[in-house]
Amino acid sequence: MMTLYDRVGGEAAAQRLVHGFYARARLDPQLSPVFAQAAGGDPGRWWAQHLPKMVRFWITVAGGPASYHGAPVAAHDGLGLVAAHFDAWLALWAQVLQKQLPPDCAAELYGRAARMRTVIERHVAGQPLPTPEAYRRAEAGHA
Ligand code: HEM
Repeated sequence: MMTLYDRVGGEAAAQRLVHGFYARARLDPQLSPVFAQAAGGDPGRWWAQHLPKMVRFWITVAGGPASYHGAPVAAHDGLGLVAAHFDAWLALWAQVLQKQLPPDCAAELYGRAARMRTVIERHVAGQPLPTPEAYRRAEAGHA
């Protein structure tokens, strides 16, 4: 049985997706200040670490070689994220997915990000983790 990673086109496709997404996210009016703050005084160096990490994250999530080991939820603490940031993030993600991938793969990767959004958003707001129903609603929501 092929993994989602195989179906999207493996490592090269993951690189294209992540780089395409962050090229836009870095310029987005809502998201760019958050990245600028996180990147601090040396954005070149920060992005040179962040992009490969995000490629490893999405490869792992899609069922490819498990090369990401981190704390993806807690990483969003202290960034001042509110609903509008997550809306902007997911809207860009949907755009890039639709441009680069067949609809079934795009929908699956959108659903994974939408579920993560629910978890991260509740975590940064100090709310309890979502119920299984909330996951399903988030996943069914879009794409
Ligand atoms: C909605 C779904 C989202 C997903 C799936 C996601 C995923 C991730 C992952 C996997 C990491 C790496 C964590 C680590 O260091 O190991 C990360 C870090 C980060 N994310 Fe997100 N994220 C989301 C939303 C957002 C939003 C809305 C923003 C706003 C700009 C954002 C900004 C950041 C920043 C700045 C970091 C780096 C934090 C640091 O290292 O200091 N993320 N994200």
